[in-house]
Amino acid sequence: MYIVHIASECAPVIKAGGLGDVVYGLSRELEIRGNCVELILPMYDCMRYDHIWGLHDAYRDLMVPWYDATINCSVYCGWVHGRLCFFIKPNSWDQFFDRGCYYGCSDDDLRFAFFCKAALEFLLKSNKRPDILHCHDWQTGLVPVLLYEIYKHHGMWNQRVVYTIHNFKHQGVTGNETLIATGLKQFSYYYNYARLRDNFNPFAINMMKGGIVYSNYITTVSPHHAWEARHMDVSYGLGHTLHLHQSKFGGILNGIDYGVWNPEDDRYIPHPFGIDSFAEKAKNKKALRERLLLQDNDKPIVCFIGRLDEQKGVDLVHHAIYYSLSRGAQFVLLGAATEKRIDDHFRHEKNFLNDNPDCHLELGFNEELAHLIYAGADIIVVPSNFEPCGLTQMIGLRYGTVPVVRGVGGLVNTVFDWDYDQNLPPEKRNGFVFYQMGYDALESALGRAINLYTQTPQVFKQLALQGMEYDYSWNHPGEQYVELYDLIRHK
Ligand SMILES: Nc1ncnc2c1ncn2[C@@H]1O[C@H](COP(=O)(O)OP(=O)(O)O[C@H]2O[C@H](CO)[C@@H](O)[C@H](O)[C@H]2O)[C@@H](O)[C@H]1O
Repeated sequence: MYIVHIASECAPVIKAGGLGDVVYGLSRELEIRGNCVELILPMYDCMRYDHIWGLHDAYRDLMVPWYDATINCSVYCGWVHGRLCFFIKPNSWDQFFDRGCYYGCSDDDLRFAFFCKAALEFLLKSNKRPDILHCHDWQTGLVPVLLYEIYKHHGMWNQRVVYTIHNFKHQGVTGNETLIATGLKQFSYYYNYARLRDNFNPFAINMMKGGIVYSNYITTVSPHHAWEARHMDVSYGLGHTLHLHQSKFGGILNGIDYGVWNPEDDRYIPHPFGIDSFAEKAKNKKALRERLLLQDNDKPIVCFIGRLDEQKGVDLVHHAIYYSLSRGAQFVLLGAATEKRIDDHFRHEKNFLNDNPDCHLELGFNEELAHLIYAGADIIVVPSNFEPCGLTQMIGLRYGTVPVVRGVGGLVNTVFDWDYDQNLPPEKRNGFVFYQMGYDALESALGRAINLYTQTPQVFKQLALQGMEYDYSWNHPGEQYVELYDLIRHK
């Protein structure tokens, strides 16, 4: 099969969070399974060019219709750790992708609407006719809309679209400008509730809703989140749309790339280790302490790695720091805030805790340090408000770092409570789960983890090893995606 992913991120060249990991990891798995896979990405000025090999121009003077004129684009091509990527660079005064950031601009809706249009125009003009277009999140929601309403009539009638939603919170709610700019000019048609009209605001259109309505199949990133999205309020108003399109909606659990996340062969950790050489993990713990100037002692290290965003339960993250310290554990946090208010809060905490020999807060994005923390910590806390899948608990499991999670979304599908899971025998359990949003609930689960570490270290080690036995690679999800592609191709 010939599959093209169209996305706003691909790790490690463009990574703001888990979306980048998934686009890279799934593409790699699909290729291993014998498919021809290509990626179309924006050419941001701030991406990690050091992760691209053989960058060269692949298509000059791609004229992309935009409003009543065209924007000249160059398309560059290069390999990101083996994946063939096409990067779209518009040469216009808008400088859509030369902003020193991936997201967070006031015209993000137009930036990514343009990207959708340019990606399709590139496929059309370069005579690429993939069997499957796989789009991700709101940034590429307009791809199936434009394909069906415009590009189908130019000869792209045979392409099928899978649309994966990684996060319902950001939907690309926009207005007339986006329709006019992309050539979707019949307002009354697109503002119809059955098409793009936002479910809350009748005067706005919603790019993610467009992705849902027009795609051949929609997935979200875990079975439990697919259920939540339809039955609870975590789909931010799109529940009814998902209900209408339920026959083409399902959840496929993400994997993690076992080539990237492999404690036996990870270039960012000083001491490789595996199930049979678990003792080496302690050396990474020591290295982590040296790197972050933490005291070397008998305490467990509890960590948090993730975007500091309401989604991640920042108040519980904050509480976890002080609770861990009060229970005789150390705490390491690595996170970049998504809002100034949250950033200010954690900067204040960082200053306050600066001299504490048992705590380190690292504010910012640091891929290399993340690997060392996964390898060196004993416990990883993931107290999310909602979590479509969650990768950090799966990476933690791979590195023998026991997860303590809130039982929502994909966390329910991946972490099974050591004391209370009713469905699995003790030797299959791998972490600690709490359900309520209050501090007590977090404390009870984190407290059980810390107790197990300090009171029965051999049992804690056994639990860590059980977690390492789990297979959360892309192997199984890759198979499910291939089956899905086959299904929609032959419908
Ligand atoms: N400051 C930092 N420095 C270095 N690395 C950092 C970092 N902050 C985060 N990371 C890394 O980014 C990834 C984050 O994974 P998450 O599952 O938390 O994704 P996120 O919530 O962004 O994405 C959404 O998409 C993913 C993928 O579908 C879903 O799993 C998730 O539930 C959904 O919210 C991990 O690889 C983590 O190590």
